[in-house]
Amino acid sequence: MGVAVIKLKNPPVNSLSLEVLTEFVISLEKLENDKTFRGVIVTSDCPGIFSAGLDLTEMCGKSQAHYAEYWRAVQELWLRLYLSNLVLIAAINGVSPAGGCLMSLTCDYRVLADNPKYNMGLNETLLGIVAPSWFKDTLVNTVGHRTAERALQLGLLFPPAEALRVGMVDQVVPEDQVHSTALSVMAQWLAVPDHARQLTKNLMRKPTADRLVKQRDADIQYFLRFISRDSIQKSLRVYLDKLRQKKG
Ligand SMILES: CCCCC/C=C\C/C=C\CCC/C=C/C(=O)SCCNC(=O)CCNC(=O)[C@H](O)C(C)(C)COP(=O)(O)OP(=O)(O)OC[C@H]1O[C@@H](n2cnc3c(N)ncnc32)[C@H](O)[C@@H]1OP(=O)(O)O
Repeated sequence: MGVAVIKLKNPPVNSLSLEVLTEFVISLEKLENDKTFRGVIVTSDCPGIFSAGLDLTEMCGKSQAHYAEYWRAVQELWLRLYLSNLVLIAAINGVSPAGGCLMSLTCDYRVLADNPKYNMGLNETLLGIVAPSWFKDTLVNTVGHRTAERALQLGLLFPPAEALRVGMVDQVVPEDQVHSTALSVMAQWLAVPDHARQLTKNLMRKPTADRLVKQRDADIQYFLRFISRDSIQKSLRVYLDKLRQKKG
């Protein structure tokens, strides 16, 4: 039925490095241009981890030029995913904090494996950073304003049952059924004529995407100012050190 599977593979935690973001955009563009494909299942090849989100090492201790290049790549992937003409279904087979959760929120439908460890949410505040307005918009458009307001301020990571309750995911299924469920949901979405579904998707999502498109450079400048602050760099270093020391 013209369905591709994009399996993220950037061990150990599928962090969204500049290289991963760039390759993801290229793969998506190829699929968009190949008319034999109508849908994509986005999933992970890293056991237990859908994606650890944006790569913290790309936002810490680097040059301004690097931050700018990285942020443009984050924007680009979000725009491509959010406005894709393809049906995108996230088969979430692991934990998905922050950017990992955002990636799934850009999809049209989310199936999450029923494993209490597989938390998801925008936990940026717990790192001492702030989810940008378009991350916030994506969450609001999925779960509504009040749930998003609370989740964003507290940096909540929802276990599967809670994620389902607040509407962050559409279905929670046993782990070994995530892929087959994504495939059967895909069949349902592909039963709708493409042009009508695509126009409707655009109607729902373009106003949100346009807010970023209209001020992409300003958004990059804003990010640069924010991420370069000494206090923010310090927060990121402390968080990364904590992650690294966890093992030791
Ligand atoms: C009004 C003002 C508005 C201003 C707004 C303007 C601009 C906005 C500015 C910034 C916005 C940034 C938005 C950020 C989005 C993000 O996505 S930040 C990333 C958030 N991610 C996380 O918090 C997840 C962190 N990771 C974990 O919790 C765990 O690693 C795990 C995913 C649960 C997996 O656990 P486990 O299997 O036990 O693996 P380890 O923890 O041992 O990790 C293995 C190695 O991987 C490294 N690592 C983990 N996560 C990341 C990451 N996101 N980036 C880079 N590296 C990561 C970890 O350090 C380990 O490394 P070593 O092997 O020790 O070297």
